[in-house]
Amino acid sequence: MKKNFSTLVNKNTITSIAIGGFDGMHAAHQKLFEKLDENGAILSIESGYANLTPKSHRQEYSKYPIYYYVLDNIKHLEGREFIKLLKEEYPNLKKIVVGFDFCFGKGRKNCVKELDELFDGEVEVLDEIKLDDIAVHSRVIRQYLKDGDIKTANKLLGKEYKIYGKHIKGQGLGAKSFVPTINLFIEEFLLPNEGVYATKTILNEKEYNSITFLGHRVTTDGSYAVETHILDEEVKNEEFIVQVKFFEKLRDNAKFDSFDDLKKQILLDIKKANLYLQNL
Ligand SMILES: Cc1cc2nc3c(=O)[nH]c(=O)nc-3n(C[C@H](O)[C@H](O)[C@H](O)COP(=O)(O)O)c2cc1C
Ligand SMILES: Nc1ncnc2c1ncn2[C@@H]1O[C@H](COP(=O)(O)OP(=O)(O)O)[C@@H](O)[C@H]1O
Repeated sequence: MKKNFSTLVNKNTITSIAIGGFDGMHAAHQKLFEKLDENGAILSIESGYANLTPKSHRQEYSKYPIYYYVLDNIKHLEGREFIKLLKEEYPNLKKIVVGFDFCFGKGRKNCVKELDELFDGEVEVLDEIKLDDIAVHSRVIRQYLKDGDIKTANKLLGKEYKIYGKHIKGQGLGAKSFVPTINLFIEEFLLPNEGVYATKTILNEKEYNSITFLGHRVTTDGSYAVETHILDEEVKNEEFIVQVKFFEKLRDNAKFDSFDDLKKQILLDIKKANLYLQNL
């Protein structure tokens, strides 16, 4: 995980900023960052809803330092006061980059026109960025993930959707009756819908092809689980923090009449995942 280094960068050196929520650090956000100069910074306004790239993971996706502001602490400011705050915080600020739908100040009364009027430097506003006619927004990406359409979500993200989890103890059934899995406890990250996915799993900075099941284990104890099986290799995971990148949904969750039937299906899933990941 890349450490947040904004605390190491003196705000006096910052000459350009991009402002927004930036959950996902998706393809449109990256287009905004391209407009920053070498002394650029990202101002991330925390609304508390981020679940694609929770705050502690956002720095991983940009070389620019990220400064966080809690929305509840600034939303009472009138537009003019918000701009004043920016000028005080970043005394050498010359340029602000935002997207077409950026609004600010109490009641979100001010948008790009007012930004241009109130800020005495350069304001660059990007038109709505679309990919294959789909507008790139974090809410749109969340919906594709909830629908299990990983391919489209990844296209809009500009990278594979990745979650971080904590390795926890499973039912102890996997290695005995099915295949060995790393059971994960996920906090903060949005999970794609229930089913089986072709994934890559990062353990101790090494990336392995893997298959991941998310959902209620309707065939066994019925509880909700996130489990990853590493393909092709026997690994003894000693890592507490595990990263999983999603590539493709292979099938929906299902209830099987016997453990044997589930095991047969899991072996088929593994073949499919291998084929998919080897042909990337
Ligand atoms: C590739 C894969 C697919 C799975 N598919 C299903 C499924 O469709 N339905 C289900 O009830 N459980 C499914 N499971 C979960 C198994 O029930 C689970 O791995 C087993 O209960 C072992 O759990 P444990 O690791 O906690 O011991 C799947 C697991 C894997 C690895
Ligand atoms: N598809 C897009 N095209 C252009 N600008 C965008 C787009 N999505 C977000 N932005 C801009 O990026 C910044 C962060 O926006 P944010 O509201 O966090 O994104 P999202 O719409 O994905 O939730 C804002 O300045 C916003 O106007």
